This record gives sequence, C-alpha cells and structure tokens, in this order.
Amino acid sequence: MKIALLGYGKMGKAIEEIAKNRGHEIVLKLEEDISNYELEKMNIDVAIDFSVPKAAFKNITTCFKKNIPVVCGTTGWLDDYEKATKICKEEHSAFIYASNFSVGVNLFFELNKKLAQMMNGMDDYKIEIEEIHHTEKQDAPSGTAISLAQDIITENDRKERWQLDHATENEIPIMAKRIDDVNGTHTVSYKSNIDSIEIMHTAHSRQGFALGAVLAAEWIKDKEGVFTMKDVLASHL
Ligand SMILES: NC(=O)c1ccc[n+]([C@@H]2O[C@H](COP(=O)([O-])OP(=O)(O)OC[C@H]3O[C@@H](n4cnc5c(N)ncnc54)[C@H](O)[C@@H]3O)[C@@H](O)[C@H]2O)c1
Ligand SMILES: O=C(O)C1=N[C@H](C(=O)O)CCC1
Repeated sequence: MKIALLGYGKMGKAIEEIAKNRGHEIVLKLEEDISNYELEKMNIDVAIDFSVPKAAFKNITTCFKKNIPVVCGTTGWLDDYEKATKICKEEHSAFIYASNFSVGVNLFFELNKKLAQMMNGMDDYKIEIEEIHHTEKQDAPSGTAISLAQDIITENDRKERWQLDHATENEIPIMAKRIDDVNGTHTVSYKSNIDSIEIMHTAHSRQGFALGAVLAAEWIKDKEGVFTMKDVLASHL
C-alpha cells in the first residue's frame, strides 16, 4: 500500500518503521497545513493521522473529500468526531478513529467493561481512573482514559460523566499525570474501606500503538464507511 503519514512525530516515525517492514511505501510525511499538498497526485491508498488536536479534523476531512480512507489516532479533537463521520459518509469514504490502537489496550477495554458490569450495585466502591504519559503530551486526560470512563458510564448505573482530576458523587475522576518517557499507563480502581480492586495496562513502547494503526490501515483499504478498532480486531481474533 501507499501510505500518507499526517503527522511525523513520535508516532509517525514508529508507524513508518512498521509499515516499511510490512512492505508498504510511505508517499507523504506531512507536518504542516494539508492544504499545501496535492494529495490527488500521490496515489495514496490510506492516510494515517497522528498529528495534533488542532489539525486532525481538517486533515481527516480533506482526505475524505479526496476519497482517501483515514486511520486516525490523534486524540483531543472528539468534539468534532460526529461532524467528521457525517462528511465521511457524504463523501463515501472510510474512517477508523481509535483512542488507542494497541491490541493490548483493546483487550483492556473489554476487561474494563466486564469489571464495570460486575461492580454494578457495589456502591461502597469509589471508582477512579489514573493515566500517566510523557511530558510532551498536549491533551489531558488521555483519549484512552476517556474511552475507559465512557465505557464504565455505559455499563455502570452510578456514574453520568467523567471529570479531570476531581469529581462529584455521580462523576468518575480521571487523574492525569505527566512523567518523562512514560509511553502510557492506565489504571482503573474500585476502592472501598475494606479493599481495592485495580486493573492496569502499561505500554512498554509505542510499538503496540503503531502496529495496531498499520493493521487498521491494511484492513480499511478499499472499504467504505465508519468503523472502529473492534471491527479490525474481529478479523484478527
Ligand atoms: N490512538 C493511539 O493509539 C495513540 C497512540 C499514541 C499517540 N496518540 C496520539 O497521537 C497524536 C500524536 O502523538 P505523538 O506522540 O506522535 O505526538 P508528536 O508531537 O510527537 O507528533 C505530532 C506531529 O504532528 C505534527 N503536526 C503539527 N501540526 C500538524 C498539521 N497541521 N498536520 C500534520 N501534522 C502536524 C507535528 O509537527 C509533530 O511532528 C497525539 O494526539 C496522541 O495523543 C494516539
Ligand atoms: O503518547 C500519547 O499521547 C498517547 N496518546 C493516546 C491517548 O491519548 O490515549 C494513546 C496512548 C499514548
């Protein structure tokens, strides 16, 4: 496949290495306004966006309008997600957004949902999410932590929304910590006066995120519609 990288930072470089090892060609490494490029002349099969929150929506929708499928991992722009999916459908293009593309985190997402279901009615347990990332991360809380919180809200009837760093009775607190060189650690805790139950995922590198994004790009080629990483993994699990 011919892949366009929208964003060529830590993730763009990790994706490039894995994509090339899997026999793909990187035809664009974009780090600025997408308007400056004639994408239609590049024979792009799939665009992979790991850029910045303020650029993602324009990058994604520009590709849709040129009928280039998009795999997006950029977080911190989800207020525009529904608008992006509407444009994808109008343009008959294809789109996958995932807050976390690693297979391990997607297994962790399923574990989180199951535990939230089991803890329904166990009102003595306070629920808390902690996420730790490197000090260059622009957004807080992480997209992964937001996904975890949203799934708990769906499965558990005690909570209605999440809040960063503090919370009221019907909210889930997400504690965001920034420490040099941490790739991504997420912990979901249920704590009572008697005991605590915790589940944790720790990324040892960016390889898991990058491999998942390339698998998603291979999967979405020649498809039409809006998909999730669950659709991609269903074909692998
Ligand atoms: N979904 C996942 O699995 C996953 C995993 C890791 C990181 N992320 C997210 O991916 C994003 C990038 O992470 P990173 O660690 O690579 O960050 P980074 O800062 O290393 O890289 C971002 C890159 O985007 C470039 N950029 C700036 N403006 C741009 C524009 N208009 N168009 C295209 N590129 C532009 C920057 O120059 C930089 O090279 C963040 O939002 C992060 O949360 C997601
Ligand atoms: O390094 C980052 O930035 C990460 N961002 C994603 C998030 O916001 O959840 C995934 C984990 C790493």
